[in-house]
Amino acid sequence: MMVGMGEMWTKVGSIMASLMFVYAMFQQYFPYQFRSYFTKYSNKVVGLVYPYIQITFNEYSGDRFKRSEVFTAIQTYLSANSSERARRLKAHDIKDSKSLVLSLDDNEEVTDDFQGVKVWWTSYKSVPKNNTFSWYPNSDEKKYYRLAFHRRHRDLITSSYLSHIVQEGKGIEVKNRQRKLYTNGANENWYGDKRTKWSHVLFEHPATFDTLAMDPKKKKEIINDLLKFKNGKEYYAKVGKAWKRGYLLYGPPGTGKSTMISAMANFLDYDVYDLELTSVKDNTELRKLLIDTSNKSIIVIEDIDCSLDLTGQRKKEKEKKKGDEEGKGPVPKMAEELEDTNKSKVTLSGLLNFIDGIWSACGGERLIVFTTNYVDKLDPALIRRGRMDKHIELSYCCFESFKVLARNYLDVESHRLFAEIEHLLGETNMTPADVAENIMPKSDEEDADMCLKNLVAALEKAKEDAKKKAEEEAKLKAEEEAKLKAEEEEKLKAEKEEKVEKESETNSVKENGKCTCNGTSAKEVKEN
Ligand SMILES: Nc1ncnc2c1ncn2[C@@H]1O[C@H](COP(=O)(O)OP(=O)(O)OP(=O)(O)O)[C@@H](O)[C@H]1O
Ligand SMILES: [Mg+2]
Repeated sequence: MMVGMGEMWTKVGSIMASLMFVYAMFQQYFPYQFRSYFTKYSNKVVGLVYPYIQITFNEYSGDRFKRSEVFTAIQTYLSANSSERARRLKAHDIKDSKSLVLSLDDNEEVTDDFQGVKVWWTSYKSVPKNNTFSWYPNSDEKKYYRLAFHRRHRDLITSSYLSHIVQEGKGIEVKNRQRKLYTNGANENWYGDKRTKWSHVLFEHPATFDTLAMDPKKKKEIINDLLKFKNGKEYYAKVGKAWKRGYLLYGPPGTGKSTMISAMANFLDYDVYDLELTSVKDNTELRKLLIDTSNKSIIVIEDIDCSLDLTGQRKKEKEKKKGDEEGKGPVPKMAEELEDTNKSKVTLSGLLNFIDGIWSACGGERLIVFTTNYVDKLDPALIRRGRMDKHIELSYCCFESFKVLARNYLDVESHRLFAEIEHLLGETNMTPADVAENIMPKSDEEDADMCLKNLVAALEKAKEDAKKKAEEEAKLKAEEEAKLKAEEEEKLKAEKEEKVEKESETNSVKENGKCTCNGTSAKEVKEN
């Protein structure tokens, strides 16, 4: 028996080897044109006897920019339904690594039943022939799923099964959804999937509107605005506007602009795309990044005034630099050129197009948020309504904001020091970040009383500092003015003296003239 088995395996092995040899010969020596004919007709012949139909679902289909949604839905569906049957799986961790998601490994097949009909799903990965050897996954590899079923079930599969899968898959996606924080620019030395420039981590910022310190009236207004936007699909369609909204957050550093973005994302349950403009190569790449963002997302560009030269100043600066470096030889020039190629070529018009060009309407439900410390520096075209629909100023801590912080950090609703703090906050400018830092207990021994005292001391110091600074500034200003005045007086004096000098000069000339005149007349008289 054992011998029989051994013999059989040897036979199978040799048959396989010969088949592979024939196939390799066929691939190598059969001319390409004949090969495609051959494949076509052999498929036809096989079709006569092989009763199964196959459908392929590519991850990126043809000339599309975006990952296929159907592919994603199938992937989710199969992950949820097939992990008990498949033998080779891939594991991904989700949420705090508490649970794992299993999905089909490459070239693994599973079966599925739908209304008593059996279908086969196989996952494939095709790597294009590449002569260069690389340790890293090939960026051009194509993933796809193939569905096979008997041809007598064609109608059932194409009409109901496929839509059933997509629906189920999307349902599971919504259930498992974890918000993500995406960023561009991290991919420069990254050898993974280069189709998308975004890379992500899970979004886990805990800020909410409850913990955000700001005037409650303003806060309510923003919340209402967000709600109206989120539920406004029909409205936007009715008025013929792309379903997106722009927010401009401005204010001094440490007033909660970034915190507010996190609060918005948590409130709306959206993903966050943190766009680093300086590492976007050009306008085309910017557009690609935009198309690659998902619906229900917030696209953030922080410190918009710093990330791009939006006023054309850079050009002037460069020209100046060029003038300075004339004659310095080829080395600095080359360095400069290299720097130039590394610089972003995104222009203002590219950015404007990004925000409200035709492409911005692909997909919907997107918020675009800009933050800046200097709103006056921005180009008016960039922040006009329609692009940045809502301008929100985040400012120094007021008493209302302080109360929120006191509640968050110390669990205190009222305290005897509150009145004093209110008074002090009215007189000094302190950012919420500074207030928060001051009232945060630094050790287990510090209680609310001590923390609030710290704040009072800090506020008094800030007030004192501000007073000193104001005095110094006033002094400097006075000195400057006195200097200017002195200069003016000096100038006036000099002018006066000059005038006097000139006058005396002209007088003397006049007198001389008189002499000449007299002389002439004398002469004339003489001649006469
Ligand atoms: N309004 C606020 N409510 C609650 N916490 C705040 C607020 N403003 C600032 N903070 C605290 O201060 C820290 C800094 O705030 P944040 O990063 O939001 O400032 P920012 O306005 O984005 O500053 P920058 O302009 O420098 O980016 C945050 O970690 C947060 O804890
Ligand atoms: Mg910030």
